Amino acid sequence: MGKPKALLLGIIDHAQESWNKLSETAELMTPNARSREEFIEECKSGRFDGVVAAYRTFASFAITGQIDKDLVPHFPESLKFICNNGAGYDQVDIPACSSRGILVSNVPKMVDDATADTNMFLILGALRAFNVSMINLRNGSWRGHPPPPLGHDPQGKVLGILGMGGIGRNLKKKAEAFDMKVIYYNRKKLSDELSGGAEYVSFDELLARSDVLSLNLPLNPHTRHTISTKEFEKMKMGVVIVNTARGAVMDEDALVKALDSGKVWSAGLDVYEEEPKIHPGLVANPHVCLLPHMGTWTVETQTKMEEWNIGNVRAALEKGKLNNVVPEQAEMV
Ligand SMILES: O=CC(=O)O
Repeated sequence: MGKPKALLLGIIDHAQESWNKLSETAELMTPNARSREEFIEECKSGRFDGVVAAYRTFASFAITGQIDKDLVPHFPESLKFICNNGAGYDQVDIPACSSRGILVSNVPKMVDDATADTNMFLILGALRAFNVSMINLRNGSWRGHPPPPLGHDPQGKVLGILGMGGIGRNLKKKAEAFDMKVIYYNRKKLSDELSGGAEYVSFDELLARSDVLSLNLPLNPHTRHTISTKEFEKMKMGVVIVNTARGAVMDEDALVKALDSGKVWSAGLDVYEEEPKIHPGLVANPHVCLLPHMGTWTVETQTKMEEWNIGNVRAALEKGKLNNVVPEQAEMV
């Protein structure tokens, strides 16, 4: 029998050496396909037969599209592990994988600092409305005419964290260094040790009390449009919204309307419903700080993420298991 195969969907930028080293135990392959149709044809051709584990990146979506119930049946019978290089795995339909006995890992923890840093940058940028002045300055008009609005200090403001996972908890610590008061809502109340003493409140209370609302929950079929018109109505006038999670946890159309009405004073966004498209109402609003999904975009974090994901491919090939699986599959291991 030949070596097992590992399939690379996407590109490894920093941990190439670790990936290449896997060739001692596995045959490493990449798809020739450049579209979902071609990828399905390639699956059908049998070229991937013998692939045990796939390493996938966010960007490989451009080739495979969503790893969903239409695609999963085309995978070779041999495929048992999908290693997703990212904390968020909304591009992978977990029930579809589970029903085929495919285990999925993600990259938790390593993303927390860089994403929470980005989150903090957006909180400060949005509170201070810095984007307005950054635009004026680059347009050669110093502070602009009329001058930019006065911003708001983070000190003493209530930061509501929706989703108190690794990133939410990391953000809590960082926000407290800016003297923000942190409250949170999570499906489950955390132990005091995990929450660091942040106050646990109901979802409605979070909406009603937050001066800044930070979205740190994963995107899945249950969390789509968690924040929409009805939720904006429950918020304070002049609230600031920050999202580094996934665009679709918030209804972008409703956000634009809430910004236009003044209900939302400003927003800081790293993620969008239909990346790389951005709602024109967001682009047009200088109060909105926009980043092109850069939460983990640092050399150090990208390297750690790739190494973790390769570690999972290695564990799959050598031990027939993953070092971590997504929470939905915890019962399967
Ligand atoms: O968006 C980045 C990630 O999910 O890690």
